[in-house]
Amino acid sequence: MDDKQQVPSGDAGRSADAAASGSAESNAPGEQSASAVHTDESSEHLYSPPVVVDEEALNKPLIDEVTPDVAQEIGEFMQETAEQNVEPENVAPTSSYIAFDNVCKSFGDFKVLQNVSFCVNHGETLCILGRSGVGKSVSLQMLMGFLKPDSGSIKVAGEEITGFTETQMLAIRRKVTMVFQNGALFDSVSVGENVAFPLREKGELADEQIRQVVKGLLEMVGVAGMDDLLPSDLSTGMKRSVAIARALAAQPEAVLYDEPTTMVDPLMAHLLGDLIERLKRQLHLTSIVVTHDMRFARKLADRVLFLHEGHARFFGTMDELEHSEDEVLRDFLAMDELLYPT
Ligand SMILES: Nc1ncnc2c1ncn2[C@@H]1O[C@H](COP(=O)(O)OP(=O)(O)OP(=O)(O)O)[C@@H](O)[C@H]1O
Repeated sequence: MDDKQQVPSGDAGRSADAAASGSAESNAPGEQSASAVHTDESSEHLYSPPVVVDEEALNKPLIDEVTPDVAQEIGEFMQETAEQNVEPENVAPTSSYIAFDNVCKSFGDFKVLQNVSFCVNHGETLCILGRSGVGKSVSLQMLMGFLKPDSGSIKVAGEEITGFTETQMLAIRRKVTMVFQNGALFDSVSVGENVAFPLREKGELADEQIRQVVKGLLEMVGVAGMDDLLPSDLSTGMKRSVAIARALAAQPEAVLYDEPTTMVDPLMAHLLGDLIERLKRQLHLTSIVVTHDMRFARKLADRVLFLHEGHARFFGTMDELEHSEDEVLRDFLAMDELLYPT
């Protein structure tokens, strides 16, 4: 097994940070082609369809999407978020923002995760892949402190959270927010009030400022003018966009996305992918994206974690994944190609 491509699940002596430095050839965040539009057409890739990257669209400031009446307020708000988040190039390469180190989790006799290690650097996007039931969502829930590991260490926002109390976790959840599959919106209040919730909780802005920030956020994520609707009036994709707006209202350092493209049409999936990438680039957000969608992962991932039968079968770049000789990975990629031919 190529040590650089795969983090052996039983590799108890190897820390996630060491795993990070072991993958030093990974794409550094933001280290992508400067060309306006490029396609990755490397003929060596086993199952790699061309990934169209429209650099111009991805670098277009999100603030360009908002109407002039709210541009100043939301502009300052977004600027604050960007400045609070450390730019990836100013962080030591081995300093991870999120890390699992030999994490184990069982439910009864069922070992969901066994000695799983991985890490996510500041400003990086990690995509977690794997078949159904391998512990992808459980991993996110442990990062948020909703579930505790049986053993091992978990670092979030640079802090060891394993022994954290609920009160300590609340402080972590102000920095790291999660976008749930169903949006997890409050059903009984309007879309606008859902997005306003973190702003009201913080208590730093006046009502008119909150109104403007909410309007601006909804315009940026592509659901302009839906402030007064109820969540039940929205499609699944729209709910996810609103959930992203609500996450941004908390001015996070990191966002964890659980299956953002499940049950949305390809166009919506494309828009959500662009949005996640633009947020990463423009707000220096650290991100984890749990997905079944290989195209989505190809578009977003700086690094990939592949979970299989309780183990971290692979941790490395998408390029390394696609060149892997591991039969399990090759089967997964072949199955994806069969189900979603390019
Ligand atoms: N709170 C819980 N109590 C008991 N079992 C649980 C709990 N949460 C998750 N599980 C089990 O852990 C396993 C992993 O669940 P998880 O939701 O992480 O899967 P997943 O990889 O996200 O899969 P999917 O892609 O289908 O959502 C599943 O068998 C699930 O039933």
